[in-house]
Amino acid sequence: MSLLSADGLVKDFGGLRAIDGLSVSIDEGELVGVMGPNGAGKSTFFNCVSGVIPPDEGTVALNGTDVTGDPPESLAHRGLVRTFQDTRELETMTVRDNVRLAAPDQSGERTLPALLRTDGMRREEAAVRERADELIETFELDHLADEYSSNLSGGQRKLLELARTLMLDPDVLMLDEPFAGVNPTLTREIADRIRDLNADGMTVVIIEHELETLTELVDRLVVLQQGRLLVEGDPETVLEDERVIEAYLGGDAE
Ligand SMILES: Nc1ncnc2c1ncn2[C@@H]1O[C@H](COP(=O)(O)OP(=O)(O)OP(=O)(O)O)[C@@H](O)[C@H]1O
Repeated sequence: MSLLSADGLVKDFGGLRAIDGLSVSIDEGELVGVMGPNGAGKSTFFNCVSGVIPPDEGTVALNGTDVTGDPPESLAHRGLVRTFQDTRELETMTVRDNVRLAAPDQSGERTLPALLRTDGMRREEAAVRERADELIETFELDHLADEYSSNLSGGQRKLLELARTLMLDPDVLMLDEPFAGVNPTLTREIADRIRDLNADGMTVVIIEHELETLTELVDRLVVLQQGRLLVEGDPETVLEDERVIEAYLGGDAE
């Protein structure tokens, strides 16, 4: 049984059909790349699967449960989280606070005055601090932990976004253009971290325009065109497929 499956998804924006009967299935532990020319429907597919927008037709199942149209917070509880093309960290906070704050809030008790906190709450807060520090170290952001996020480069923000996402301890991680605007050194670093997460058992789905990095990284490529599945398979075969070459030459791919 697949871990994540989208079946017959359709999404219209006014008269435009952004997703047109798209079915994609992802197995546990897979590292899958989603590619396609501009406007092919990649982000809309991610948005429908991750609950950002509901599909007009079709279903999304996670671990065999129908989660179609469920909001992102509910999907995060079930183990599916995604990042966005534009990073969402709070610029007026330090890197460390940004990572800590990404932890799922346990019934809002963090807003209670210190004297009212129970031992359990204190332990939980300590665990959040520890996990945040671990992730900051793993992502080699330690030297920037007390910097405001606004001082980070584009690539460092992507690393911060990944660290924040991992505070939610996902089983399925959906990454929307994790290498966009990132220099080659940080691109390699982010790719290595993604590889490590997948080696530890996390299922990862990545939209990316930077095809060289993507094809080196993933086990399987899914190519979309005009809201439909064009081709899927192992990266080498897919990239040599005439239909894919034509889609990219015909479209205005980056
Ligand atoms: N909120 C929206 N309202 C109207 N049209 C939209 C909306 N979101 C996407 N579209 C349109 O749907 C189509 C698919 O867009 P989508 O962003 O999913 O493609 P994409 O493959 O992610 O493209 P890109 O590579 O440029 O990010 C495009 O024609 C786009 O203009």
